[in-house]
Amino acid sequence: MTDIQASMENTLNAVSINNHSKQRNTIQDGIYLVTDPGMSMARLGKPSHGDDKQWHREAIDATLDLVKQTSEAGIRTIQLRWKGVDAGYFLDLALAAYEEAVPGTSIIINDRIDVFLASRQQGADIHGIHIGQTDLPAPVVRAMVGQRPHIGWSAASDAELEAANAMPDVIDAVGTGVLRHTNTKPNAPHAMGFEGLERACAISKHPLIAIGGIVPEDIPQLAQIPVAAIAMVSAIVAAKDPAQTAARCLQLWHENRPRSEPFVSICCRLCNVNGTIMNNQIPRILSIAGTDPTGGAGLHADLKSISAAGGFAMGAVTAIVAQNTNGVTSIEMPSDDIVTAQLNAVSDDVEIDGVKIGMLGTTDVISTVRAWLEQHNAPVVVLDPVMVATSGDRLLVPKAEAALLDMLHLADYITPNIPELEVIAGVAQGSIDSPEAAQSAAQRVAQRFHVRVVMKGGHLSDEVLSNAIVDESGVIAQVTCPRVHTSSTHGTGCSMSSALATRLAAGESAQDALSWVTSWLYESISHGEALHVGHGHGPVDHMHRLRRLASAASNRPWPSYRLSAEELLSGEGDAADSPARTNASTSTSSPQIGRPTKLTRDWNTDPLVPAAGPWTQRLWNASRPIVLGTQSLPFIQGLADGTLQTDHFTAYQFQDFLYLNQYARALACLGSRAVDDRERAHWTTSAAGISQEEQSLHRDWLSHHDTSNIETATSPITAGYTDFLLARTCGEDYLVGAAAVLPCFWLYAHIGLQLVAYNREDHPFHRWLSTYGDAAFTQSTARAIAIVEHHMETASPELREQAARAFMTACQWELEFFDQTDRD
Ligand SMILES: Nc1ncnc2c1ncn2[C@@H]1O[C@H](COP(=O)(O)OP(=O)(O)O)[C@@H](O)[C@H]1O
Ligand SMILES: Cc1ncc(COP(=O)(O)O)c(N)n1
Ligand SMILES: [Mg+2]
Repeated sequence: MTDIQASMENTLNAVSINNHSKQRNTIQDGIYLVTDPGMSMARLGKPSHGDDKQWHREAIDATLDLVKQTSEAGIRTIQLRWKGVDAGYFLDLALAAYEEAVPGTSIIINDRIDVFLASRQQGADIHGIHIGQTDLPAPVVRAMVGQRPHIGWSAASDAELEAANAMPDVIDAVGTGVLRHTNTKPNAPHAMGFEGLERACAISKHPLIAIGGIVPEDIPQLAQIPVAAIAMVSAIVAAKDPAQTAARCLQLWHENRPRSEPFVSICCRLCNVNGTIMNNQIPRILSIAGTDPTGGAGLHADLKSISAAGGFAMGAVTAIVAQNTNGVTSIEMPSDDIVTAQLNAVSDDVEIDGVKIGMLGTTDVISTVRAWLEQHNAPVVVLDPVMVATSGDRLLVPKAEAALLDMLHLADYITPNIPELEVIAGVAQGSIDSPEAAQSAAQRVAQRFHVRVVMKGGHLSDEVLSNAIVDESGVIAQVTCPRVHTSSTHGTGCSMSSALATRLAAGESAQDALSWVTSWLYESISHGEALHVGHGHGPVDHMHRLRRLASAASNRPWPSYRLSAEELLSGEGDAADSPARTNASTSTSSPQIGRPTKLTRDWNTDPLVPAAGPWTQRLWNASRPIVLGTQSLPFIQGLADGTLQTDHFTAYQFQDFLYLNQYARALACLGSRAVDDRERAHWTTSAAGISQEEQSLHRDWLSHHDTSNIETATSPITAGYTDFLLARTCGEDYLVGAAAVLPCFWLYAHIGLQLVAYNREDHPFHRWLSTYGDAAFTQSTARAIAIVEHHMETASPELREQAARAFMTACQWELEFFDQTDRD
């Protein structure tokens, strides 16, 4: 820091409020109003009596009135600009404007750092200052005002924008323009137009405020350009009704600005409909269906499925059904009037993007729903021709079958199960017994009813279940999934049809929608039993994927960070862990919040490569919940039973390849710091082994599989894990580094040895699983465990705790690493 900066900072620290805070004032998006009492003065004209003071007072009053009215109209950022005026007048204006504006309005002072500092000294929390190219240099201003105030800087040319980029810590926003030539600034730069603004956005690393000759009619186009705010001067200040004009400008901004990115991208990320939700609109889906008080089927399942698929769920009841997982006990049908009134209540008020129709029950309800459907053109209609429940109970009176068939053509898609397909196709019960037979029946139905038929394989017996969409010309989309051996299939048809309606309404293609729904339902069915709901055909866990993704996206500290030193390292160091602790920690550290998944085979949480003594046994005991969570991951279970999608495994391979590059560096770094020759040899040999052998397996896999659909850049999880390892191995005590790299040996070997048990000649990942039993890797793991044990013995309690934390954190990274590619 220069002397001048230092001395200014010292003097001004006393007067700048909150400048100790590192947090910067940010700019609020939207319309940014620039007021100028000089304009009022010109308009008012110098009073004939020549009273200068009075003239300034009137201009201040007019400006304050403007500040009050426009902030009440919703303007959130107001800049006070008053060129060439004496400091006293400007200070009066700033203090009064701060009082007059609606609380929360950001007041920004143009040019005058003296006025800015003086008003803050007087207790006005002025938001920031805006300076031009010929004002004091921005770094000097930053030194004068301290860390917190917002600094805006004018930059028009490419060179000026680049200069702003070079001051990332000094400047918070850049004012750029002019859009058009303007009279408010006589020496304004050359008009840059919309293209110029677009170009400026591409160059600038700062939020941009567009300024210069902007009128309300420009806002729709400007809102499409990624500027943070639009500065308006005369268009509002000189308007007949500034408040009304301000409100109109804000309305134009909100109507035309694409929905704020974070919200939409979070929704899209969770539901993986990125790029397919049209116009950033969450699809509004209406389910018209019967109820299930146990929440597994009907309307209740639809609401969950629509939500899980990324839509906003609405529902109209067509039948009140007393049912549970054992069957239906009673059904009451609502009057036609109340069915119609429910449907109208929705369509009178809400724009509907998609409709799912489920149980209709009787001819009366069918004709009521049909009449409504004929009058309301929903973009997507999926009709599930519900006839008989999974429990075997009839949900459609036999004489209503004809009426149901008579309305199929009103749907875009129908989703019959195999027995329903037989009824619709008019073939004998039990005659459709293969996917091929189902497809040809579906095609005939499509031709007869002019509707796309979703052919569902749940009722067939193939181990690999096939779902397809068939139109008049044949199969247009197809996807397979492994059959889950479970009785938890209550409501699968309802769930499928409503999720499908949602994905189609979001704009997905038939193929993409069918793929998403099938894999989501597969995960939901796989985890249905773990819900422990009912004693018959249990429901599916609709929210499983959403909970898993929410947990992966959570920014809450990992549970392992909350463990005390005692919890990390206490205990006898024997293999038996307290069950109470395992359960308690599992509920939060495992990605499936709630009960851990029931594993398809008995997976062991005792280490298959044994601990080398009491210290490493304690480390393992502390990490047991993470071991259990890792073993339960859909990725690991899918790798075991071969159901993992090849694309997901390939994406994992890519990340693993990138990971190993850095992991080898971490091991080499640890080697360079080992005092003991054999330890050094161990780490460096492992590093060399990775570079030479392991990665060639990855290369081999990647060269034989399609990588066009997968992400090939380093993922945040891969980067986070490797940065963590490099920081521990290069920058912390040797033991901490060794404990950090240990889970990649130990937890990986433990999981790998259990995966080997699933290997068979025809396993889809046969070659890969064969590598997991590798004796050399098991030996090398045992050696790494022994090194950590040896150094734990002699370490201080503080160092042991640090090492245990590094170990636990790396275990959690292992879990996240396995989980990362199985997400859509
Ligand atoms: N055992 C299962 N394993 C995997 N997926 C299944 C299973 N049972 C049903 N599904 C999924 O649920 C969908 C609907 O199930 P299905 O039994 O065919 O219809 P419904 O529930 O209407 O009788 C199937 O297309 C399939 O995607
Ligand atoms: C109200 C209602 N609608 C539909 C079903 C069909 O259930 P599934 O999806 O298991 O065939 C159901 N059991 N209850
Ligand atoms: Mg069923």
